[in-house]
Amino acid sequence: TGHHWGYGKEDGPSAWHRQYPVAKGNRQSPIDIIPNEARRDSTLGPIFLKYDQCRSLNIANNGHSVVVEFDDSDDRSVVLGGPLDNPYRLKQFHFHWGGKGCEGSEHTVAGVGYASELHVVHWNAVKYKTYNDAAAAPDGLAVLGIFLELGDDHRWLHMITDALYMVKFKGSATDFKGFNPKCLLPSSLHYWTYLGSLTTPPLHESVTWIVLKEPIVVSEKQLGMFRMLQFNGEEEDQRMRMENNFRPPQNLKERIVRSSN
Ligand SMILES: CCc1cc2c(cc1OS(N)(=O)=O)CC[C@@H]1[C@@H]2CC[C@]2(C)[C@@H](O)CC[C@@H]12
Ligand SMILES: [Zn+2]
Repeated sequence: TGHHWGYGKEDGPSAWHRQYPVAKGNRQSPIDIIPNEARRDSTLGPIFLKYDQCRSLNIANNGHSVVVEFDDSDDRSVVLGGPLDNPYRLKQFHFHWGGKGCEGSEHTVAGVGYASELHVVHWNAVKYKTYNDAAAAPDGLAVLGIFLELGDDHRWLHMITDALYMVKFKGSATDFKGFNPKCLLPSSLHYWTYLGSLTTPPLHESVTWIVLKEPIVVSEKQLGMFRMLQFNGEEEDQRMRMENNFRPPQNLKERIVRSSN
């Protein structure tokens, strides 16, 4: 059904605007964050992540990334505070990464990228009935962006990388219970925040981005496991390794980035 988007030469980020004109909009993501130009805002309080009652459901390969989904049928796990006017419900998390030894994050900091970026996705269930409605609304989503830099093994990431062989191909999914994303957070919750968008089509301008300043550390071996995933389905002839699934920084336009204290 229609031409599908991807991260290749013909169907990648530079071509998305043809089918999704909002790609050239006024609040697109990701962006290059310039710390010296971010506005320290004393009205910006800390964020709180209430994940203790979270219930992970499954891990899946959607042909663009690997996603862990949560039970979002009540307010059991939410993010609140910071730039947010009300609690936003935890929905899923997924990653973006590069090729071996290359950058792979979506946001960059003063022009420098990280090896990977984790997106922890929440939606405004106070104002919107469904996730899909929220995902199309200007204040519908709150996404926590966490940078991954290369170093020693991450002590908990193996819980995810051990499951990746089960979701090698697009369209595959498997049970993934009892995982709490709290174990993927850095020690500091200091952040930058700005109004942006989904970083993949349909590129809806519906995301309040909260990008943590402190990266987490994972090993090249662990990150390399993500590259065993494939963009293609099991039945497709063309085998395409899942890597470089990131959109480059977009124009800041009339936006400012605020910094927590
Ligand atoms: C924020 C995480 C997220 C949500 C969605 C996408 C991509 C996303 O990752 S990202 N990197 O944060 O932008 C692309 C598909 C989108 C989905 C939000 C809900 C939809 C818009 C559906 O209604 C139809 C297509 C869906
Ligand atoms: Zn993402």
